[in-house]
Amino acid sequence: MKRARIIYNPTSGREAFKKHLPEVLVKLERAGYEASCHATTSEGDATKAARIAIERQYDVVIAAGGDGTINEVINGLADAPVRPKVGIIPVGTTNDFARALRIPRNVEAAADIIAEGQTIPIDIGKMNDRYFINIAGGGRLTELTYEVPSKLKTMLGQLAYYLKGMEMLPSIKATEVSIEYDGKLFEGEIMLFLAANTNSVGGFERLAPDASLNDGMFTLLILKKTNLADFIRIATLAIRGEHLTDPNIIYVKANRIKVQAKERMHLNLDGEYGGDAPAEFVNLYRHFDFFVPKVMLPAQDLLK
Ligand SMILES: Nc1ncnc2c1ncn2[C@@H]1O[C@H](COP(=O)(O)OP(=O)(O)OP(=O)(O)O)[C@@H](O)[C@H]1O
Repeated sequence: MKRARIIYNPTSGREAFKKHLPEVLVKLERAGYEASCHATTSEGDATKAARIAIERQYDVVIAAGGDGTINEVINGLADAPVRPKVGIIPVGTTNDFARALRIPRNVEAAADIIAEGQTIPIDIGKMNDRYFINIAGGGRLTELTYEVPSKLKTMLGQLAYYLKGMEMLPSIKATEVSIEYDGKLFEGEIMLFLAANTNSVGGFERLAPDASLNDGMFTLLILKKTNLADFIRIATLAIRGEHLTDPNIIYVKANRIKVQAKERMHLNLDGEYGGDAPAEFVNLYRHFDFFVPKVMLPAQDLLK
């Protein structure tokens, strides 16, 4: 019998998951799984629970929570030579990764997708020795994501980022960096760089519009140093996805990116502080099989 392990964050979002747990277990049983669960107790616990799931050779691991929980679960699974299939039940405040996979925010509908059993292979990113699912980046502006208090995010959603961004704007400084990407080199001052694995970046779905989930490539976006007026103009264009051809922007695909900074540069992994530069980013081609809804399947699979 196949075995599934649910790792859920009981504090995620509005603590919505627990009351749906019995129905999720029933759906998994009906789909032929022997299912069990682990409620995370603190930061880092989902990673430990995922490592244990590897030791115990579960066929499927389900992360129920927000992007933070999925990131932790992936960090516990990614080193293993044989990895379980991964399911997602998005119940967090931010669910960018689930949005990229078109997994609905309804617990039962998300569980149905796992029960239906279709998966697709998906790339993940590795920065030094840590893994990320959505995006990594650096530059003063990317610190926005962890400077916005999570209560404010719950209340205001994307608006919270705009407000914090406006507050930070006058103090945003450029950083002098050298960025090597697939053998090419950029040297100079930048406002930020992003290595995106999906197109779902903090609700800005047009920031890296053609990011593919499984081509083995990051979408690398570098915004060079600009003055405030240009910055505001480009940010406004970015909301509509019209920033890609701006001369202040480098927008390319890359599998391997090396970043060095002349001064301290914080790095951001999936919206959390993830250490300082220097760093090397590697895209791990089709590292996991994720359960996805039928709309995500390639056309030839739909015809079978
Ligand atoms: N029992 C727990 N108590 C407090 N924090 C926990 C617990 N279990 C996990 N966490 C932490 O909560 C973090 C955020 O979780 P997650 O992303 O799933 O939810 P979220 O609702 O999107 O987050 P938030 O509202 O905090 O932005 C996780 O990265 C994890 O470190």
